[in-house]
Amino acid sequence: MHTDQGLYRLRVRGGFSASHQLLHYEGKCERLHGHNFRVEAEVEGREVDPDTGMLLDFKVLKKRLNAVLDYLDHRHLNELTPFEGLSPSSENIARYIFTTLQKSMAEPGVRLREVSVAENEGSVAVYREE
Ligand SMILES: Nc1nc2c(c(=O)[nH]1)N=C([C@H](O)[C@H](O)COP(=O)(O)OP(=O)(O)OP(=O)(O)O)CN2
Ligand SMILES: [Zn+2]
Repeated sequence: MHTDQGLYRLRVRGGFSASHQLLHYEGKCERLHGHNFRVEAEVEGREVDPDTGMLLDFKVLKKRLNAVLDYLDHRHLNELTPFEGLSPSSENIARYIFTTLQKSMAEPGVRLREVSVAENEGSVAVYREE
């Protein structure tokens, strides 16, 4: 392992298409509508494998993220158990993805830093646990 003062961050992108209705929201978004949600997940760590030069294989991280997103894809989010009684806002979606993805992070020294969810190019919610 190569350790130094530096910090490595890896970010992978994914996406899913889903419908939702915001709860306790006065406006058009309380009505049924959908988005092609764009998702990014970022991990960080200080040590790269000396042979591969990698903190974590992008492919591995993408596969794990996609496994989480598959559950949300082509669904009406309000009907899913994680959003029972909870408004499926980008913030709550980001937290759900973060906590679910975190469970699949097994490598010591590699930590999930944040997950972002974008409903469109100009609106992004980021969730992280300090
Ligand atoms: N903090 C948050 N604000 C809003 C959320 C959210 O999840 N977190 N969600 C919505 C709605 O989902 C809505 O679909 C998005 O609305 P809007 O930004 O207005 O997007 P449009 O593409 O419809 O953009 P227009 O500018 O109205 O064309 C709202 N807010
Ligand atoms: Zn919406």
